[in-house]
Amino acid sequence: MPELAAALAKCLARVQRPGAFYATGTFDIHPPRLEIEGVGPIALPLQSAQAEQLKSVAEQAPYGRGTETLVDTQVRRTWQIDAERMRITGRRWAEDLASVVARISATFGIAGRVEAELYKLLVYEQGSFFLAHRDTEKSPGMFATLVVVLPGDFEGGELMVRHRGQEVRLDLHRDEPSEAAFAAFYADCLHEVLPIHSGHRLTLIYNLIRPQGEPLPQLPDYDAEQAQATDLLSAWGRALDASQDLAAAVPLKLVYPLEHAYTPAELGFDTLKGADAAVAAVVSAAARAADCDLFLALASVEESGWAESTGDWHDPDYEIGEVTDSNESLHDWRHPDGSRPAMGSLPFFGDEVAPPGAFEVRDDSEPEFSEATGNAGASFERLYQCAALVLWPRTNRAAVLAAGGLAVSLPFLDELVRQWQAAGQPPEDPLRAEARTLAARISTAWPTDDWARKHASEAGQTRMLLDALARLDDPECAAVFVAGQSAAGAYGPQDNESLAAMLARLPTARAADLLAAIVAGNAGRQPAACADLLARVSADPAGDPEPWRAAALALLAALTTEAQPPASPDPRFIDPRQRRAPPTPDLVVQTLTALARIDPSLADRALDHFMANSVRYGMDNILLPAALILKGATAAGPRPTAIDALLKAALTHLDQRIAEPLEPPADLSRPAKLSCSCSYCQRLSRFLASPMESVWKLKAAEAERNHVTEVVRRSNSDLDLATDKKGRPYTLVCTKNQASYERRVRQRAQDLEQRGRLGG
Ligand SMILES: O=C(O)CCC(=O)C(=O)O
Ligand SMILES: [Fe+2]
Repeated sequence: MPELAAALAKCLARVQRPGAFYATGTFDIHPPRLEIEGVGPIALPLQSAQAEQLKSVAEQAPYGRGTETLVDTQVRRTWQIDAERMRITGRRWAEDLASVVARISATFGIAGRVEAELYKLLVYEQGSFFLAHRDTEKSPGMFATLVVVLPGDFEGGELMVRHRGQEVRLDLHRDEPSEAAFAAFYADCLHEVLPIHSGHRLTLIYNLIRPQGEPLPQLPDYDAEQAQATDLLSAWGRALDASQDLAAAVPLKLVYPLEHAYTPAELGFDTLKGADAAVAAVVSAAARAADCDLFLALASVEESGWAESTGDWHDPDYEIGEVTDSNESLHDWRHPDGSRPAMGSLPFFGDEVAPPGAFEVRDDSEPEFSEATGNAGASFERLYQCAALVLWPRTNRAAVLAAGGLAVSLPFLDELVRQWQAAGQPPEDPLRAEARTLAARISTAWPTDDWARKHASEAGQTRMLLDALARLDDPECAAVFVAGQSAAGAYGPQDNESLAAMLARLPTARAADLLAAIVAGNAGRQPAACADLLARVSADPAGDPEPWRAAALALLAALTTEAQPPASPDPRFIDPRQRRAPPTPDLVVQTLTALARIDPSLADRALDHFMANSVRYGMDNILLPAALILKGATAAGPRPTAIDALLKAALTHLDQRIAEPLEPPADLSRPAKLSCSCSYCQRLSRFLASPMESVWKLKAAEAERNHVTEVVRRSNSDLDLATDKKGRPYTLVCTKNQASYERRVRQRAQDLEQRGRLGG
């Protein structure tokens, strides 16, 4: 259906003028001189004493029926004074009126001259009203009526204007005495003044007139365009519903760029200008009729690439060479109801743009060039942005959002679930059905790239999906996600809380299979996360741990195969994301805890493995800290053998070190084994071993001093170093201290403290 975008654009191109049937607004009024025959000048805001005077010279306003003019206070109850009996002057008043007329012309989309001819002054009092009617065309060239309500206090008296099923209610009362309100409507609009509850409404009525000979403006009629747009959108929806293959030639959404420029602050359906407003009105009606979602958004096209230099060095100039990267996205969403949906940015594609190629033609934004640096050539970047109408068939919303990436689809899913919950969670609700469809789409469209999967877990997106499914009470869909994605590597420790909660809702056998699949699929790279998950799932002391055996075996298998060399012959070529993170005390704690619950003999095997791999699982950095955590976490009473054995090993380790003698050095000799045997280092070594010398001075070039400094640092020798900058070359001054003895003292204090915690 490649012709859809073109056909819709062709249809909308005929919509050139806003189809507004009324215009309204306020303006700062510069008080005119308003004189009424028999009363004199009228002060504004209108006071009730003057209103009474006006009434005394006014007549009951009649209304027109066919060719007749009737007075009937059941149809129209208000006082009127003809234009011939009043004068309204003042230089600023003419300006005020002219600017009001200009605003109305803009809203109606009328080019050329429009005149406002004063027709009547109306005085409404409490109980006044005017039933629905159409104004008769009182003079040639008249096409609309302008109502100006002058400053004064009143309540009620709203003006209702109707046109073909649309209706507005305009309250033209202003609290601010320096402001006046106006409204204009085409002569064939039905309108009505609602009853006044209190006060007086002083109103000027003008005829809006086109000068002789000029064509009469008419309310544009886009019925044909609207009908055609509705047909196109409906056919689109049917085509999408019918097509199995979503990658087929049917676009998932349409993006129709607007004409005027809008900042994010200006963007909104009710602030669109000129033809944009007209098009939006037609599309809104068509989208409603064809059951499409419609939004306003900002469309950005970012392009970058290499540039060609066309200038010389003192007058550099560039031209775009080739676009190598481009990124098209929709953002800053606005809904027709005025709300701003919290959707992230949604990518869009060439086949979704109406008319096709619209962005290429309009791409007149200035590129920014960067000159060549080092071995990189000159490059350019440019950003083009415009407002656009964006629509898609409602039945296809899930597909559109899911294709837009997790940052768009997950907040939307969350919002659907929230709305469903707010509606009292009816089980058979369309909101729930839609949320489930969307969740299923999201789960099949989950990122496949390693980096994106990791990011999804870290950013809590996996959790968001699982939690939405939990709230929807849809563990089955969650299970499908886990089997297809989590078990295939879209997994991280941040997912565990939600995964454990989700597994708890499933029948045990199914939960056991899923857990085993997650662990088998991930323990190679993320054993600590898998151990933590296994520990969470097996935590219930009342539960039967037997079902988790397969998962436990998978974890054990992954841990005990880790000594194998990596598949790639050269470790530099292993993708860092494929590498296993170095072990942590927590890995040991969770592994032993979980395995011991499931089968103590499995925990024994894990411990044997840890103890046999002292390079990976060092006593001081991994096993002892793990023992301390386990000791703190387990209550008194019989302990699983593996944990008991670990605690014992840790104790033995501490006891052995505590038994070592701990005395300050008896003389000035210090450990003197160095990693280098150059002549400087030999001298240094002799100095260290000497029981008599406390200071050694090395006057030597910087390179030599640096070398000795580095050797001292690496051997952790008991020396304070300083540089004496007197004379050249400088002198490195090495002074013996008791640092290693002090380290052992601190170690002893810590050993004793930890031994206390581990108990006897
Ligand atoms: O007072 C108004 O707002 C409208 C009056 C009106 O409809 C009329 O005079 O025909
Ligand atoms: Fe009227």
